[in-house]
Amino acid sequence: MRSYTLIAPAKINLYLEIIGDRDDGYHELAMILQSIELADQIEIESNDVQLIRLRCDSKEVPMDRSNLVYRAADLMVSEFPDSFATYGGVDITLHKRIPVAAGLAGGSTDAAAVLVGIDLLWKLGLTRSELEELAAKLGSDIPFCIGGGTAIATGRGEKLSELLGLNNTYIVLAKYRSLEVSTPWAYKTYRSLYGDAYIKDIENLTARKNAVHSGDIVKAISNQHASQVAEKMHNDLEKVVLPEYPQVLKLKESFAKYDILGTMMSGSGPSVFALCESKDKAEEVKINIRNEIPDPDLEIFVTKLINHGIQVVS
Ligand SMILES: C[C@](O)(CO)[C@H](O)COP(=O)(O)OP(=O)(O)OC[C@H]1O[C@@H](n2ccc(N)nc2=O)[C@H](O)[C@@H]1O
Ligand SMILES: Nc1ncnc2c1ncn2[C@@H]1O[C@H](COP(=O)(O)OP(=O)(O)OP(=O)(O)O)[C@@H](O)[C@H]1O
Repeated sequence: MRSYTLIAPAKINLYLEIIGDRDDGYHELAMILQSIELADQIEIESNDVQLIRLRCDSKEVPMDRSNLVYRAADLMVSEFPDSFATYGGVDITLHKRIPVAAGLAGGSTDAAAVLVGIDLLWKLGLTRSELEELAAKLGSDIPFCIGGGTAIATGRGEKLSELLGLNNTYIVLAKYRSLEVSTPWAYKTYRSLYGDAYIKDIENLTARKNAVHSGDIVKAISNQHASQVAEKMHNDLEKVVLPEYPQVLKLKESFAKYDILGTMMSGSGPSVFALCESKDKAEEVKINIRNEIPDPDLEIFVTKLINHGIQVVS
């Protein structure tokens, strides 16, 4: 039976601005999303038992139908029932490397890989925008994970506009294993604390939505100016996560002591990353942070900004 191996990279948020409420209960956002080399690996192959089956080497991810891998496969079955009948079921093996519930879109990128993998297995020939449309039915970060790289994301996060990202830029990424932040909690808390300040006036809302397009950080990215990018990084969700999780704030303060370009929490956290000017510098910062915080609960990675999303490697 034909099988495929796919690489599913994590993402960080270089910029996350909450612009307002939406009628669907979500928030209107202006973000800059960035793929990183840290990735899960997914093997996917047909079976002849008409079942979707999942194996995973991590105890931290749910193995029931709430796993985004199942949800993505179930979506493909319901969208393409004839192909499911023709090609049979799908066995999926997930090698989990991306920390779970970390603000790194770990589940989202797995789901994106399953959409791409089943498209290949069932010879559907879906276009990138058709895959992104399916992805948006599963979650806000998933459309970006298909093509990845560097992109401005607006709407719920599903409206994408690609950018040429920074070349040769490294980050140090740190996350306490035992700390998980719920994304719905982060948005709900932000809304209850800052909701009154949302701009309701539609003209201003449009102006603010467009602001990120001409914003300084976009210019800094186009100019390949990593230190200016670091200066302009922003994440509104820090306002709710940092006061609730003092360890995350401390981690940012620790990073700031060393020779980094800038530090920020990714997405709804609790991962924190520091942009560095070289791989050597990033390795040095990793050692410094490890010496300062010897706690084995803290995982630290050196990884690189990359210009792609899901990749089929065999
Ligand atoms: C925090 C980020 O990861 C930043 O990239 C994303 O905004 C969240 O993306 P995600 O996890 O794919 O989000 P979803 O699975 O679509 O939604 C999870 C929950 O986050 C909240 N949510 C998400 C996106 C958005 N634009 N507004 C929201 O309020 C909602 O409470 C939703 O129930
Ligand atoms: N394949 C998966 N990998 C990891 N978590 C998954 C997966 N499928 C479902 N989940 C559930 O999703 C929750 C969020 O995990 P995930 O790693 O996707 O978070 P995240 O990186 O914060 O996501 P995002 O940045 O998109 O908000 C976990 O607590 C877990 O229960």
